[in-house]
Amino acid sequence: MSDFDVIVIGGGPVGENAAARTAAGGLKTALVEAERVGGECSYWACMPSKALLRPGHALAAARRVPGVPVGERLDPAAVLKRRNGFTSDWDDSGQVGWAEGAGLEVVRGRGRLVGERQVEVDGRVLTASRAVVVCTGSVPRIPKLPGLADVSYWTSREATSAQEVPTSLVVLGGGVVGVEMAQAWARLGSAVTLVVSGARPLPKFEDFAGDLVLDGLREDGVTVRTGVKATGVSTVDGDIALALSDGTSVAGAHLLVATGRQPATFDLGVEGFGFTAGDALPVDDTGRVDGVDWLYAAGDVTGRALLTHQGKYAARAVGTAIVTGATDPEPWTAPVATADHTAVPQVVFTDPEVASVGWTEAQAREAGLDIRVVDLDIAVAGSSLHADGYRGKARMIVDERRRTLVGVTFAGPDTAELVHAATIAIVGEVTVDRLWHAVPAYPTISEVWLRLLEAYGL
Ligand SMILES: Cc1cc2nc3c(=O)[nH]c(=O)nc-3n(C[C@H](O)[C@H](O)[C@H](O)COP(=O)(O)OP(=O)(O)OC[C@H]3O[C@@H](n4cnc5c(N)ncnc54)[C@H](O)[C@@H]3O)c2cc1C
Ligand SMILES: NC(=O)c1ccc[n+]([C@@H]2O[C@H](COP(=O)([O-])OP(=O)(O)OC[C@H]3O[C@@H](n4cnc5c(N)ncnc54)[C@H](O)[C@@H]3O)[C@@H](O)[C@H]2O)c1
Repeated sequence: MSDFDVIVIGGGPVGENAAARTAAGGLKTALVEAERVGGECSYWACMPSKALLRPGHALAAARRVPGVPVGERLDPAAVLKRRNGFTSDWDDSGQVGWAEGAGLEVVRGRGRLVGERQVEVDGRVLTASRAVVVCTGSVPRIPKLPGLADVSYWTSREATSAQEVPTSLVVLGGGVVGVEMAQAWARLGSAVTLVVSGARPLPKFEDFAGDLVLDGLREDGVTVRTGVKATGVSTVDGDIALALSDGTSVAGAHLLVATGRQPATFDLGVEGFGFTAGDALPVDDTGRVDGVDWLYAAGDVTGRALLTHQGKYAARAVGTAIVTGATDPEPWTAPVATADHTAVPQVVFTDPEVASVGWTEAQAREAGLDIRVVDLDIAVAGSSLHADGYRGKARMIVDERRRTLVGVTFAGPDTAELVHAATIAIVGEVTVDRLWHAVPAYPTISEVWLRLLEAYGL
């Protein structure tokens, strides 16, 4: 007799969703969590980072509209207090209560795969009759830099949970974590230097988006060093100094290493099933791990899309696949995460925001599609009403054969909410000819859709 039908290892947003889905399907489900139920996202990633960014954006937005009385600067104590509220002061009892209310048995401890359908948690072996689901997330990827191990550097955990504004901060890495945290702390009063190896930050996005974010960071007083690599780390007069490939160096009271993340498959027993610790678990679109019919995985640990919403989508597919026993379902059905391949939305919550879905121009060309790229400044009545001097850009990529969209990027203040329309257009495979009839309300920033279609030639 097994202890459970389903054991989920990792109680982040993805594990919570997979477990809630199997429990709702009538399966006895355990949720094994080593630290806090709610995972990285709730305590050291999405929630606290956005709570740190939002007040600075509100202040900047108010400054762009004459007649709104605004103060000179943010009140850091109030901002940090509000951020602490969003993490429940790093107390997960609320989320444990939610999990128990959803019918889950929360098991505290580190889970490890020790045999077929067997998970050891702190010396106790639990068995699952149906499936084990790995949702252990990811951990920071730390580069091998001489001297780095000898200093007390920050990762995203310290950058999102610090209780004081650092006097100065060096940020290594111009990905999403790097730009968001550079701007958040700069707007809270820190002297921030961002070190980026390419010509601009956000290399995974369209170039114009990285350029606009670069301008935004510089306007906030962030020193951005582009085109340089870090070569070593040392301590100078109590500060941490980063030596750079052009022979110069930068220093700050703290160093944030934001150079990417890697799947949390260490000390998990994956080697016993033919996988390598530190590598992603390879899964099919139902989340089933390659070659192991009772083992599933979802979220960051699969390396598919390191985003909370996409991980939760995969978790809903996994949960449905386990409950229904679907093994080879059709694409675009509930047990399949089909959208992972073509329609992943993401928002970079800087000011200006970057909101994108689907493929970049480079990705679409690499896929061999016959595409047409439509570029526009966001300059409609809605944007000029929204803010004086509004600056933004939009790109729409059309698959010329099917006359459907395969990628859209918006960059500009408050463009985040525009992206879901683009996601629906891509997932729904709506042709540009039909999209023409989706009339944007006047005067909203969404009117840029009309201008994009006109520029396409409709
Ligand atoms: C600074 C930052 C900001 C971000 N902002 C956003 C954002 O705004 N929007 C967005 O979509 N994404 C954002 N992300 C990405 C997002 O945080 C991740 O995609 C998301 O947390 C992945 O969820 P997950 O459940 O797969 O993993 P996690 O949230 O990492 O949760 C995994 C859980 O598994 C537990 N665990 C690990 N190993 C074991 C084990 N052996 N036994 C038991 N438990 C274990 C961990 O303790 C953890 O609680 C951000 C990331 C960072 C770093
Ligand atoms: N708003 C959001 O949705 C949000 C926010 C934060 C993080 N995330 C997700 O979390 C994941 C991790 O974010 P991240 O910013 O850590 O990773 P990332 O992969 O987005 O960026 C890491 C950056 O570091 C650079 N880099 C790598 N090694 C380097 C080195 N030795 N020196 C200098 N630069 C180096 C890379 O070129 C890259 O630009 C991302 O996939 C992202 O999607 C999402």
